[in-house]
Amino acid sequence: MSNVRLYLSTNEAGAGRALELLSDIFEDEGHPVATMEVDEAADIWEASLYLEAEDDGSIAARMAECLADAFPGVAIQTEILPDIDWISRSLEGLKPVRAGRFLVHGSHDRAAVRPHDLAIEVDAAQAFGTGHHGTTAGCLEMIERVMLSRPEGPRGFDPVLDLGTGSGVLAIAAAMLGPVRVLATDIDPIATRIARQNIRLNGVAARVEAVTARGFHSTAIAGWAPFRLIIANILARPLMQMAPEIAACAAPGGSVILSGILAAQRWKVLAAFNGQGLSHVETIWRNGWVTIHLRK
Ligand SMILES: C[S@@+](CC[C@H](N)C(=O)[O-])C[C@H]1O[C@@H](n2cnc3c(N)ncnc32)[C@H](O)[C@@H]1O
Repeated sequence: MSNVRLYLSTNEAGAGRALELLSDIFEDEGHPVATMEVDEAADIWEASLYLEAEDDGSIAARMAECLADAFPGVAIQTEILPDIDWISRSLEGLKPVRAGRFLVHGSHDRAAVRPHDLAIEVDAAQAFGTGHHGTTAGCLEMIERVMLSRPEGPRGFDPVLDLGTGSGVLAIAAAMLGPVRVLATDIDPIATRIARQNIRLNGVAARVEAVTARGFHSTAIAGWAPFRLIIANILARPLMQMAPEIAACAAPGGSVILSGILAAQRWKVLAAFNGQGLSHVETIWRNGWVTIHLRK
C-alpha cells in the first residue's frame, strides 16, 4: 500500500487558508493535512492532504471542490510517497532544534548538547514532534516560561496533562524542568508506543505515563484530573471543540498551553476558551503558528 500526497502549490497566505478549508472537511475522515514551505525567497508553499491508499480520483475531486471558491481553477497534484518509514527518511538529516533551554536532537547529534542544555533525544519516527515544527518549538518555549513563572517553581504545576503527545517531546520537556508527574495521551496508538520509548530513553519514565485516548475519553485523565498545567498541540478546530473539557479538567489558577493554531485562527480560539472562563496570558508566534498561554 502506498502513501499518497495530494497537494496544491500556492503562497504562505494561501497555504494557511487551504489548511483551514481542508482541515474542516478531511481531518474528521482521518486524512492529515499539512503545509510546507518550498521556496522562501519566492514565497512558494504547498498545502497537502495525506492518504494511506491510492486515490481513485474521488478525494482529489472533493479537494478541488472544497478549494474552488478560494482558489479558482485550482490544480491538485499527486505524489506517491515511499511505502516504508518515509517520515524517518525525510527527517533523517534534520539538525537539532533549540527552543529556550531545550535542545531537541536525534541520536546522531548527541555531540551538539552543551553543558546547560535540557537535551531531549527524539529520533524521527512515525509520530509528530521532533521540535522542528513551529508549534512544537513554540510549546517548548512556552512550557519553560510558564513552569518557571511561579515562586514555588515547576512543582507548582503538578500534575501536567500533555494531550496529543505525538513523540512525547512536550511531556518529556515538562518532566525535565522539575519534579512534576505528567500524563501524556494520544489518539494514535503508534504515537503512544513511540512516546513511551522516548520517555524511557530520556530517563523520565518514573514520572511520565503515556496512554492512548481520544480527547478526554479516558479513565486515566479522569483519575489524574484536575491538572495544574494542560498542554495541547493539536489543531484549532478540535481544540475549540474540547474547550469545555479542557477548562473542566484544569485546576483553579491552573495554566493551559494551546498550539496547532494558525495566527488567523487565534481570535476564534481565544473566544472559545474565554467563554469557558480561561483568560489570555501570552502568545508566542512562530512561522505563522501561535502558541497561547491561558489561565483559569
Ligand atoms: C501536532 S501533533 C503534536 C505532537 C507533540 N505534542 C508536539 O507538540 O510536537 C498532534 C498530536 O495529537 C494527536 N491527536 C489529534 N487529535 C487528538 C485527540 N482528539 N485526542 C488525542 N490526541 C489527538 C495526533 O495523533 C498527534 O500525535
